[in-house]
Amino acid sequence: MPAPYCRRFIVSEKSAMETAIAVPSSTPSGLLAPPLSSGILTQDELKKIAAYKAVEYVESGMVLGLGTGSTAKHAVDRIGELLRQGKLKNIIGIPTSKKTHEQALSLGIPLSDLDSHPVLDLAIDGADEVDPHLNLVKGRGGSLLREKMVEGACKKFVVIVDESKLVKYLGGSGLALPVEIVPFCWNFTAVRLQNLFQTHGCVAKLRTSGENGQPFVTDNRNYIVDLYFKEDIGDLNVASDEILRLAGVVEHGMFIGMATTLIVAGELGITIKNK
Ligand SMILES: O=C(CO)[C@H](O)[C@H](O)COP(=O)(O)O
Repeated sequence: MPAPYCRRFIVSEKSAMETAIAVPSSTPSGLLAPPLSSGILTQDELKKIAAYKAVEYVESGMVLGLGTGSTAKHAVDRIGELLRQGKLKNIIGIPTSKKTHEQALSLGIPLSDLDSHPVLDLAIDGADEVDPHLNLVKGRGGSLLREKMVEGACKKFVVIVDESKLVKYLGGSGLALPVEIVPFCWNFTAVRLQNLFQTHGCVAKLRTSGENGQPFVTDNRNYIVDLYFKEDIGDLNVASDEILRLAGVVEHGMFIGMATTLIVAGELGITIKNK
């Protein structure tokens, strides 16, 4: 491999399910991975690499969905930086949470909302789990409702993760599938959610925050019930319909068939999957 590539990240691009072909990266927005000799990259460094790669999809004049979480934060920072440098112009951002709204404001990114911009060009966001079909679990950061509204309105939805987020099936990490519910009689709704998936060993837990165990409250003033499964829940569309049919449920964190591109940063480089 020629010397200059030794310090560059390797980018492999493939349509979903196809075999990767490793090729040296062109200049990905000037982002160079830390020297390979420096040893193992941290998870946050991998998140940043995926995020910077995704920002290469952004063009001047776009209306952009701005994701939430520690990975998306790097993408929003990078968009702000490119705007400041004049390398991007006339961007309009639609934030997916109050936190991202604050971050984007502090970076001087012009903002709007879905009422004014019901169709977005592109959204960039992280995920908690990604299955081989690019279905996602999102919402462990609590922003799943706004994320689903914004990302469902995008022509292109680029998901950015480090390789730890890849799973064989949704729920496969053993971590939560979040469901946003109304606070009214939350325990009633939590029990009904758990009963729906009893045969999959489901346990439903109200998400709390802080030391006093108060319910976590979303940007929409709702609660979140986290579902933990012992087994694969099978057909995601069936599971989705069953969850959404329960009165009291606002939205769930399965993003089925929404992602158009997945960018994964791992120790061996970047992998890009297109749908
Ligand atoms: O869905 C989300 C927030 O609701 C996040 O995108 C998801 O939790 C990933 O977060 P991170 O990038 O911090 O790992």
